[in-house]
Amino acid sequence: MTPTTPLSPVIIALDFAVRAELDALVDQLDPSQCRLKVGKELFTLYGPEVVKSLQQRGFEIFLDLKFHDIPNTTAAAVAAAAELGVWMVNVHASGGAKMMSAAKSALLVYGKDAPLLIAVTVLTSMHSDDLAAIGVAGNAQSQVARLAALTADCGLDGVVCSAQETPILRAQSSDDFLLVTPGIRPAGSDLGDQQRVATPLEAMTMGSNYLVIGRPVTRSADPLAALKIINQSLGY
Ligand SMILES: O=C(O)c1cc(=O)[nH]c(=O)n1[C@@H]1O[C@H](COP(=O)(O)O)[C@@H](O)[C@H]1O
Repeated sequence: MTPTTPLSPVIIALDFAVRAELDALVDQLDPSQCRLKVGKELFTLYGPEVVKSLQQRGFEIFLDLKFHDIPNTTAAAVAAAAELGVWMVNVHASGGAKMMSAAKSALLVYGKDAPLLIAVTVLTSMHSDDLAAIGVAGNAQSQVARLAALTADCGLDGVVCSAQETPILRAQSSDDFLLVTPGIRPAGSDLGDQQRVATPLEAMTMGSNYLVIGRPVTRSADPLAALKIINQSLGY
């Protein structure tokens, strides 16, 4: 099936271990309402088959495996994601310029069919204190800005960051540089392990292009209603 491109910027994070729970959620969703993210848990359990089955339902897929390895290995992994026909794939910007450039080069052969390639800057579960503990000087915002500039220099399509950094990244980046923001929490919802958060509307107003949202929808008593409320709050 040809994928449907939704107007909504919402990407639902499908962090599930039980296939029946995943299917029960996806059965309720329509590709016009959101894109879907397949991450480490789902992919490790069910592999490429789960990606293909979601694509067959018409969804565009963000394959979130956050590759971080030597350039040759990362480039081959990104090419494998392109073979799967995913819409978006990511690497860790802290893998460095050689790794990101190799990943970008590996996608050239796919032309307009290449997935969007983005790089994770500083995980939204981290604060400046966590960075200090791993030897990164400065606060989260300055580290995100540094890694986003490196990512743009390597020709990638954008970054994963928190919505809190989007104003500074919008100011330093070209208009078409994508800012993909997890750590989205509708007002009143549980933060869980997320530290640098924003509501869906705040994130879009501050300059996000795509919102990655997991538990506030997937663990809601009524996931479809939760998604509809979020989309409506954004005018979709
Ligand atoms: O790359 C990601 O998607 C990602 C990067 C990041 O910095 N923070 C982050 O939370 N994510 C992912 O975004 C999703 C957020 O899920 P919830 O916290 O349940 O909304 C998870 O699947 C994370 O793996």
